[in-house]
Formats: sequence, structure tokens, C-alpha cells
Amino acid sequence: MKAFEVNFDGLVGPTHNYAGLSYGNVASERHQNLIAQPRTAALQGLTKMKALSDMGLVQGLLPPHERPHMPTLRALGFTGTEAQMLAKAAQEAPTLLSAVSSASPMWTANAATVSSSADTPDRKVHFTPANLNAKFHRSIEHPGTGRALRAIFANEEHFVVHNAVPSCPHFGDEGAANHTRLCASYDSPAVELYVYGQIALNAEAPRPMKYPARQTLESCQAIARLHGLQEHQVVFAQQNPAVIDQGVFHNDVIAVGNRNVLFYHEEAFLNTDEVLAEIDRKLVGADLIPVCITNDELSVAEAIASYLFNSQLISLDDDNMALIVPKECEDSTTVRQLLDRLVQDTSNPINKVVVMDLKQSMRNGGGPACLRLRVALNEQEIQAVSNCIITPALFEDLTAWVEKHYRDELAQQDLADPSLLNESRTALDELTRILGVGSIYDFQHPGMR
Ligand SMILES: NCCC[C@H](NC(=O)CCC(=O)O)C(=O)O
Repeated sequence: MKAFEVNFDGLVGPTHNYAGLSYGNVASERHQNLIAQPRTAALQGLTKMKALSDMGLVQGLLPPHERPHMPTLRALGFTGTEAQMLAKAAQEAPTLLSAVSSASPMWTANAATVSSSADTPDRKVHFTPANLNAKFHRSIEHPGTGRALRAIFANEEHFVVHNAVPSCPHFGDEGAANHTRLCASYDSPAVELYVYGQIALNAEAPRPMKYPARQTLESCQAIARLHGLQEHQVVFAQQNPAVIDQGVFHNDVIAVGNRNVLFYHEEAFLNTDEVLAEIDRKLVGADLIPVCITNDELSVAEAIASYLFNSQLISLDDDNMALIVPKECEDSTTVRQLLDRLVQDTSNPINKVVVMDLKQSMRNGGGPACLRLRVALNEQEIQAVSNCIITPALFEDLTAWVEKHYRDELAQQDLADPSLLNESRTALDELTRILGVGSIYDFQHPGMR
């Protein structure tokens, strides 16, 4: 049955801010304390969704999480009225308040790992929410992500949503940002490429020296097991520790794949030749087309600054692919020239470049690819998705909703403002009705606040 790649973008939440929470993610550190523009951020994200939908792709979205997350503040010992809790947190532990207020669920490439029904033994689509335990602000996402996925992929005939793997450093998991399905076409069985930063249970194995490796081999193996994948369907590859130490905190900052094309920087992996040979050997019905960018063409530092590899690589039809690149790629002459060469080169199917302005998200280290979760679905499965698929009407509704509820600007000190909490709840309550996802938020259940 014909299948499509559906992108589920994270709708940017009303508390989008710059808190510098992600050590090892250079953009997040660099932009700490900048004034954020939540409304612009959300509209930039919606514009990308609309652009892909207009290009003929099926486009979905995942709702923001409730932030600030008051149950987490309560679990950390803050008491009293909500206004008192916010004031106390702002005074005693401002970093914690920033963490429970982060709009980080917008980066849905970290929401979950997805195996399509063409890959799994029960012919269902499997999702494992990422525990994201490398960063506190992200480690609180997976329960909300699981709830949203269960509301959207509710049909149990087609979808299985697992719980996150155990939330401890041994099983650090950052989801689809470190996972690529390589396949002849979306409906054919894939080789699932899992990229890890370290082997947690082997102290002798290579690992970065400066910045944390967020993904472990152990979590990759656990997810492949949960999804019922066999050895011939998976490749586990180690990310080059040297690039993690330069700021490549997820593999999707230095590589992107689509169907049988893998576009990557030569420094991306350890043992690259073996990795490529294994993918090629396991890929059924097509040859792998590796598109390698060398150090001479683009340094790792320039790759990080432009976020070239954090592009979305999408199929326009069976023979043609487009790269959806962030605007920062246009600012670099080197990257512009590289893209021109890439598009002209007939040995790969990439022949179109679309530029998107995602500056608000980019300043926190989130480019086009970070903002989307890819879910390959066949026609029947698309019919079974309960809600959250972009139509022109939904796009209009969401744009009006953002215009109505979001602030123009948000600074760190605004996070303690009780009216921000109320505004966010009002907005999200209305959103659940627009999307028809039911009461997925804690604040919608008396007693769970
Ligand atoms: N895939 C892109 C993820 C970006 C995300 N940034 C952040 O959480 C920064 C938030 C802040 O610093 O306010 C991260 O590093 O996980």
C-alpha cells in the first residue's frame, strides 16, 4: 500500500524563551537571556508547516506542553499558592523555573523514535517517547509526549505507543534526532540507522571529553528490541566524539537521510566506511546513495553555524528531493555555493532548495529538522490518525489562536509572572478543543495541578 512520510512539527508554546539550559548546544548557550519572541516563533513554525503542506506533503503537528509545569515545581518542594510557588522558585532557584518553563517540546525530532509498520513484526507503527534525561528541562517531556501521541495515534489496530526506556544516564535517549529510516520507498522495509554518542556500560569505549554524549548504544538497542526489529533491519553507528565536543549534540546536526539518500559530513561518524557498507548491505530494493560533504568543502564549525545538515530532506516525487534549509545557510557564501553544486550534481536526487526563516528556534539550536517528527504512514494509517493534520482551515485557526494568545516578547524575569501561567493555560485549553485531542494536560484535571 502506498505510504507517505508525514512530518509532525512541534507547535511552539507560549513560553518560548532563551534560558541557556543546554550545555553542549552552542546556540542555546550563546543566546542565554536574550529577549524571546514567542508569537513570532510560533508563526515561523506554522509558516514552515503550511509551506510543506502546500508542497503536497501530508503535514501534522504535535501540541505544546503546559509550561511552567507546576506539578514538577511541587515535586521539587515548592508549596503554597501557584503565585507563591512561582515567586519562590524565581527567587531561590531561577534556573529551575526556567527549566520547568521551557518550550523545548517544540523540537519534536526529540519527541520519540518511530518504526513504521513496514518494519515491525506486528505491522503496527511503534513509537517510543524519548526520555531526554541528559537535560533536566527536557527530561520532564516524555509523560506529556506519550499522552499527546496516544491521543493522536489512538487507533490500537495501527499504532503502539510504548513508555520511554528507563530514565537514567545508561539509557539516555534523544529520539528521532539520532534515528534515520533508510528505504527504497516509504512502504518498503527499511534499515533503521541508530546513532549513539557513547556506550554507557563500557568505560573503555570512545566518548567525548568535553560535552555530554546524550544518546547511548544501550538505549538504541532497547528501542530496537521494543519495536521488534531484527539484526538485518538495524545499523548501530557511533557518532564521532570529536564533533560532539565541537557542539554537534545530536546526529541531526551533521547528517540527514531520506529514502536511500544519506547526506552527511565526513566527520559525522566513527568508522564511516563500515557503517555505509553495512547500511548498503542491509538495504533492500535500492542502493544507498551517500552524499558526503568533506572538511575541505565545509568545516564542522561552519556546518554548526549554518545548520546545513539540520535541513529536512524530503521527496517531491519518486525521483526528486528538496532540502528545506534554515535561512542561516544563505548567510554563508560557502554554504550557498555548496548548495548550488549539490542541486546541479545529477548523481544525487536533491535538486531543489527551499529556505525557511526559523530564527527564533535556531537561537536555541533547533533548525528545520529539529522541529519535526517523521512518521511514515500508509494510506490506511493516515486515515486512522485521529487529529492534528494540517488543513488550510486548521492553519487559519492556529494562526488566529497564536495571534490571540501569545506575547510579543518574553524575558527570563517574566517567567515568574502568574498571568503568564494563566495565559498559557487559557491558550492550551482552547487548543485542545481546536485540535480535538481531549484533555491531555495536567491542569485540565482537577487534583493534578
Ligand atoms: N533538536 C534541537 C534541540 C534543541 C534543544 N535546545 C534547548 O533545549 C535550549 C533551551 C534553552 O536554552 O532555553 C536541546 O538542546 O535539546
